[in-house]
Amino acid sequence: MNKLVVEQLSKSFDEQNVLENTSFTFEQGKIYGMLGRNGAGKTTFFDCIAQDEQYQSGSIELVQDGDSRDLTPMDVSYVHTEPNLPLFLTGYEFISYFLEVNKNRVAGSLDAKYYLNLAGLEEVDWNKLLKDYSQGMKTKIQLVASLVLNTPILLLDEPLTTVDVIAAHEMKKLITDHKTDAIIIFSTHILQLAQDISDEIVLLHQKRFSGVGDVDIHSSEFENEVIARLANGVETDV
Ligand SMILES: Nc1ncnc2c1ncn2[C@@H]1O[C@H](COP(=O)(O)OP(=O)(O)OP(=O)(O)O)[C@@H](O)[C@H]1O
Repeated sequence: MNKLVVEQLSKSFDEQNVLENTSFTFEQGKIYGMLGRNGAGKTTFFDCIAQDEQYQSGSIELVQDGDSRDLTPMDVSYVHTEPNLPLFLTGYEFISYFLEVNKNRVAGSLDAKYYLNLAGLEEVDWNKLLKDYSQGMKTKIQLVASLVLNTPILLLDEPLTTVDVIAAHEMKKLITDHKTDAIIIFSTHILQLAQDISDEIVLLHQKRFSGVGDVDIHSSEFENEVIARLANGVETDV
């Protein structure tokens, strides 16, 4: 079983400390819902894992079969809030190109049509340019492209905010079906979503990670506990 081990991580922008000596261990087979107030540092943390941002101190390591190593970009799939896609390609061209470029990393021989269907995209949309896709359609195609690679770590930054209820249902299933293979961390402001698909909640507040103690994610006290902690502050790492 893989683990993502974050130790004493500190990240700042100029004078602003966003993460400060914070630690957390994420395990394969679990979906972690990350909650925090606007500007708490959730995207910054994901950017550090994906090596899109450098951090000042601490470490982020992948433990595989007991051996610890630094992450490489190949370890991480990252679904951004605002998908970064080649807008001049059609959905079909993008998935075909993506499969071709990554053919050494993709298990099986499923074709672009399979993945476009998996993304819940109607056939009429396959040959539209990505620039003409709605935000939700872009998110769906980006999620499917991320799942294709079967990376040990999957990051989802506010993944379901722009998709319709049916697509959200389908995407939740795609994410949960994938959880045995990966360490999945997603950020959200939607408590219901966090309760629906998370195995564990991670709060990012006052520059540090914490859990929600013994509170059952699915209990009626959960919402009050999260609000109390994010409003008042938490003191310890987990
Ligand atoms: N490139 C940057 N340069 C300077 N400051 C930045 C940069 N990126 C993020 N920040 C700052 O770091 C802090 C954390 O931002 P971040 O986007 O990580 O928060 P977030 O938890 O994802 O917020 P939200 O929930 O609103 O999306 C904010 O104060 C933000 O202004």
